[in-house]
Amino acid sequence: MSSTGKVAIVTGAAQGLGKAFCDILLKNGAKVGLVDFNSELGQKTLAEFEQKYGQNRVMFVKCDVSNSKQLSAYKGIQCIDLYKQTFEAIKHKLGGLDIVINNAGVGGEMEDTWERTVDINVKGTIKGTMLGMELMRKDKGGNGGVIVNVASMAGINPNPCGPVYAATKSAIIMYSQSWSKNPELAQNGVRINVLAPAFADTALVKAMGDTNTMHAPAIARVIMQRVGIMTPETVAEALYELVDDQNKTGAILKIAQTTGKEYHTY
Ligand SMILES: NC(=O)C1=CN([C@@H]2O[C@H](COP(=O)(O)OP(=O)(O)OC[C@H]3O[C@@H](n4cnc5c(N)ncnc54)[C@H](O)[C@@H]3O)[C@@H](O)[C@H]2O)C=CC1
Ligand SMILES: CCCCCC(=O)/C=C/[C@H]1[C@H](O)CC(=O)[C@@H]1CCCCCCC(=O)O
Repeated sequence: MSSTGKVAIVTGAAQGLGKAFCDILLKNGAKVGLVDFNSELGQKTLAEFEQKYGQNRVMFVKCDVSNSKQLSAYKGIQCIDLYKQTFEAIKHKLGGLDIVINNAGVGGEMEDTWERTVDINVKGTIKGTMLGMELMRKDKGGNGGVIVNVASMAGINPNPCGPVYAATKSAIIMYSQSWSKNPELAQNGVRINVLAPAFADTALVKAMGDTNTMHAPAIARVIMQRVGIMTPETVAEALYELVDDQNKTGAILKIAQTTGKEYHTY
């Protein structure tokens, strides 16, 4: 089915899986708001998509999903919610909101990096889900829609290389599953699903040898040899299945190079 005329927001859209998710949504006719804290890369990716799909179907907003409340000097010092403003601005400019992909995520396990991992992966995804529900629920003036939260296979299988990373991805899975069991959400036309990929060829995986990112990278390399490495495009096809299939809510879709796609059940 096509997503012609639908409006999507993708966080962490400047590169890697997020960029591939934007591409498949644009290819299927959606308008896409790219969100990323890397402004330079975000603008570059925006230019690529404008060239490929035209100027009116895509926009970029710089936003750090882990830091929604920021001080603004506008009209005196006050706290503004930049994350909320970002979603609202995209909905306003692109003319609606139907699809939210909470994809922004990082690795980082050490004393000086683990809290950032929790802030971005957990708080960023929870807040993105809340904003998606707020702007898409029919009882709040929306038209319904779908949220896909990007976890990882490392949120299902114990992860000796990254206990913090694994915990954040498990949290994403259970947060999303919990909402999917609340009838209020379905009654208001919102579906919520989880994508749990194994390794894909992106900057995140290239940074895995960095000792600040994970423990025992040698173990990860062994696991990687066993499960293989996917292209971002392969992962994007799985993502699109969760977006497109109107019957899918509460689904957890695992995908790995060697084993392919499999729906996970508890
Ligand atoms: N690459 C892989 O093997 C796998 C990745 N994942 C997950 O997929 C998601 C995307 O990962 P990759 O594309 O591999 O990573 P990546 O590092 O290639 O891209 C992540 C993007 O998110 C952006 N970002 C990071 N923190 C942000 C923040 N606080 N606010 C806004 N933007 C932010 C970065 O600037 C970057 O553009 C992550 O949630 C990751 O945990 C899950 C399983 C496998
Ligand atoms: C098969 C698991 C694929 C995980 C892909 C992924 O999300 C990689 C992320 C790494 C991040 O940079 C920090 C980490 O700790 C992650 C590596 C996880 C590898 C162990 C997976 C456990 C298993 O499935 O047996």
